[in-house]
Amino acid sequence: MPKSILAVNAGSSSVKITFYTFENPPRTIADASISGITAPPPTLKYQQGDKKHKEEVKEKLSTPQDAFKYLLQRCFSDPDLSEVASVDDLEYICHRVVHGGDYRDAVEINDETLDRLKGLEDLAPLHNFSALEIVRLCKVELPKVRSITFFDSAFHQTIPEAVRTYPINQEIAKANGLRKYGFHGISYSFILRSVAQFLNKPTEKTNLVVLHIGSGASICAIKDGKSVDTSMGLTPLAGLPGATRSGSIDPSLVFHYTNEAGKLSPGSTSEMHISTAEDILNKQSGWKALTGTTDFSQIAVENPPSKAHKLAFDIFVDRIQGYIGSYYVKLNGELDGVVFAGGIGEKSALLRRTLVNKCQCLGLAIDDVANDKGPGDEETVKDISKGSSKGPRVLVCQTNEQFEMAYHCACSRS
Ligand SMILES: Nc1ncnc2c1ncn2[C@@H]1O[C@H](COP(=O)(O)OP(=O)(O)O)[C@@H](O)[C@H]1O
Ligand SMILES: CC(=O)OP(=O)(O)O
Ligand SMILES: [Mg+2]
Repeated sequence: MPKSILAVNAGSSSVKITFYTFENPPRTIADASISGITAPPPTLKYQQGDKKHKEEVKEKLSTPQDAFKYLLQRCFSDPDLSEVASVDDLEYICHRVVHGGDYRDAVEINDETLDRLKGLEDLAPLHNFSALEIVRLCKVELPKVRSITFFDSAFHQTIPEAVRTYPINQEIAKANGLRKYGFHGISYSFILRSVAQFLNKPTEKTNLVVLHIGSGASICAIKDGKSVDTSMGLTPLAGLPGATRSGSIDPSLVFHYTNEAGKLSPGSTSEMHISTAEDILNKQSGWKALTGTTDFSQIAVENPPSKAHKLAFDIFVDRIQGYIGSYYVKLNGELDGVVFAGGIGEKSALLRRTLVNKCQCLGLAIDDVANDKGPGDEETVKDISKGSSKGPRVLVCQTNEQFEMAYHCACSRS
């Protein structure tokens, strides 16, 4: 039987895995995810062809590694999933790693690369730790399968020096790798290719402002197919707020918040040294701090249940509007489209309408019917611009980080 590719997308609260055929382009065999690891009980979603299934998981899965092991076992033991019945059916495992430091491309895991990636853990302990734990687990438990790591930051290596440099002592900045890296790049790469194809333009002539807004949210300015700016920075904390993240704040706020801020957080472990300030701004802020929920679908509603919900919505709109204005100017007004993606961007018609209406001065206009309907299951890109609009297109793209990794793996290795 032909071998397959397994793509793994491990986040702090969810793990998504997808099996693909090892061909160009890859075809999806099955898709499974566990969400709610940090807010138990975890939920399993499973899809194979038309067969869809959702259930609460009874077992205790307290880490992304536990969730990954559980998912793998579930898939291998499914009698209907004969294409991937055991580890022998796998050729490659593709792992999404958020922080790739100076890496420009994906890398195959061996002792040397794993050691280099270990060095990056300190730069992004909250984001890289879980993914690398899964990489290490695969190396031990599935030693015959080759692991490739794909980095969120790689897409942004084209950001110009003046944009990526923080105005601090440059010797210290260089010695410690302190610069803007940017994230969600695997998703931006998928969106750029899909949207360019949809617009019938070569990627290298495509200019876009793309919003990847899910529980982590960022925005990217793409000029001639290259990232020229993005809202996240040294870590995924900078820029837009998210489910539990503050986004950009005055850095001095940290010193006034609590005098414990500089100490190690209670959540810190021997492998993962995080300060109380990092913990608070990454895990105890954003929608959760404002409203008590991390679920934006409870916030983006016509009649919000509280003033706090309305405020959270307005803050998000305000911050995104600021970036759209800034990136429109950076792209000299020459953009083909504004693209909404990520869980919120793909599903919240209210957020899209509110934002586009606030950006009318840039020529953006929305078709309310198309916007309310959103993209169909099989529709990767949908145009929701008003038919008469002469301005940049307003588009929704159903992004797919797992596919992007499998696609590049199959293109370069088959
Ligand atoms: N209909 C909706 N309206 C607004 N937000 C939604 C809707 N459906 C899902 N979301 C939000 O999308 C977010 C998850 O996005 P996703 O990109 O899948 O997450 P992650 O960042 O974990 O990969 C959650 O905050 C969820 O509440
Ligand atoms: C980089 C990042 O914030 O990722 P996620 O949105 O998956 O949390
Ligand atoms: Mg995500």
